[in-house]
Amino acid sequence: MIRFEHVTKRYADGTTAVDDLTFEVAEGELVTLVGPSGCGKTTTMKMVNRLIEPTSGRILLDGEDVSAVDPVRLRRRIGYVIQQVGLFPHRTVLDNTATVPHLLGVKRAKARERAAELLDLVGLDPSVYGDRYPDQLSGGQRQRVGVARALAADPPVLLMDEPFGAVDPVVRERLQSEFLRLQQSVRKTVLFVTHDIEEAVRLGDRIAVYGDGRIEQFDTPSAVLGSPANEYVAGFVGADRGLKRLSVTPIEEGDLEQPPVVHLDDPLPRELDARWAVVLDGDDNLHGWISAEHARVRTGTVREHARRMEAWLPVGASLKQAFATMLQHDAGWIAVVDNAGEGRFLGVLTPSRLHEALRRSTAADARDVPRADVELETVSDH
Ligand SMILES: Nc1ncnc2c1ncn2[C@@H]1O[C@H](COP(=O)(O)OP(=O)(O)OP(=O)(O)O)[C@@H](O)[C@H]1O
Repeated sequence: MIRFEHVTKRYADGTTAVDDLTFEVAEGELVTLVGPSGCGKTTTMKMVNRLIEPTSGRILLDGEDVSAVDPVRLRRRIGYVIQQVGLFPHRTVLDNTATVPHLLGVKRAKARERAAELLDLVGLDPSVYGDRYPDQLSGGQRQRVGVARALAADPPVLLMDEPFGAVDPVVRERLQSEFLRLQQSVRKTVLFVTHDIEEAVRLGDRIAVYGDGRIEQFDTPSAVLGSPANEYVAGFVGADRGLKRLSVTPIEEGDLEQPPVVHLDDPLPRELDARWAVVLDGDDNLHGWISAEHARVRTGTVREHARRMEAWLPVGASLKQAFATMLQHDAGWIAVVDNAGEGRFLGVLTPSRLHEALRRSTAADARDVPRADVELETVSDH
């Protein structure tokens, strides 16, 4: 979808911002460009929508050389979100979002209707926020309007330059989750610039790790963490890359243990093979848990003695979420449910299974790294 072919950008003062860059972003893929300040990320991005022209090489968008496309026409196909969102201060949130489609000739009423849908999509209720002005919003809300506005013309490509850079870490994490959810439904081709490796790892289908004007490694988050291509990348992703890996490794069904299970209307079990059992309702959905000791000495049905299960997650959630959930609820294990429907119980994740899952993920990517090193790194890091 976006293809860089031997692209170099040398500024008038002789600075080489980008040096012989070749890479490709597939349709519907989210690629994060990550690296320290001044390494050429923004320059790379701005060459796609021709805010900056390359010195040599070419950039193809859907097979078409962008240098041959009229910049105005080009930018209609490319949404652009930047850190200082640049909303029009004297226009309402709804009008800000509707501006681009309106400029493109969509009737005003239709553009506003579409804008309201988009605000909803980014988590802003249009009936609450639509009539506000930008200075009546929080930083995080303004960023959401920025995203909604970039999506308004339904461009196939989105360029995002540190879009969540100006908000505090908590809001930032929430915006990232929302954006990931949004991206699952809109599937845009996205180039996303950040200097934050955590953000790059969390959002990217693939990551381009920049050194000075060059890409040092271009691969999946998991591979970059598991097999850094060189010392520079290893240093950039950090000594805690084993920990970071937690956030990119999903819980899979194969990671789960099957504990004893009882149903709500069963009589209390006298003997259990474990210190506790998981309690399910009639549809095999997760209800709670019961301790073996408790069950042995009481009478009645499971329903009367079951405790609510707070520590649970859907399958596919990250190992980091699993670890955080264990800590939050001081739980020795967490229940894992189907991520569709009512939450059919699938099994439990214990700390040792979590560790195994982490090792599985590490081993899968440890193509060029001696296994002993990888294991040491993983074990010592968590
Ligand atoms: N107009 C310009 N003229 C000269 N040099 C420039 C110009 N714009 C950027 N540069 C230089 O090009 C290099 C790359 O800049 P760029 O903005 O692409 O980096 P970046 O990775 O996006 O950095 P940051 O994370 O700080 O935004 C830097 O050394 C910068 O000083």
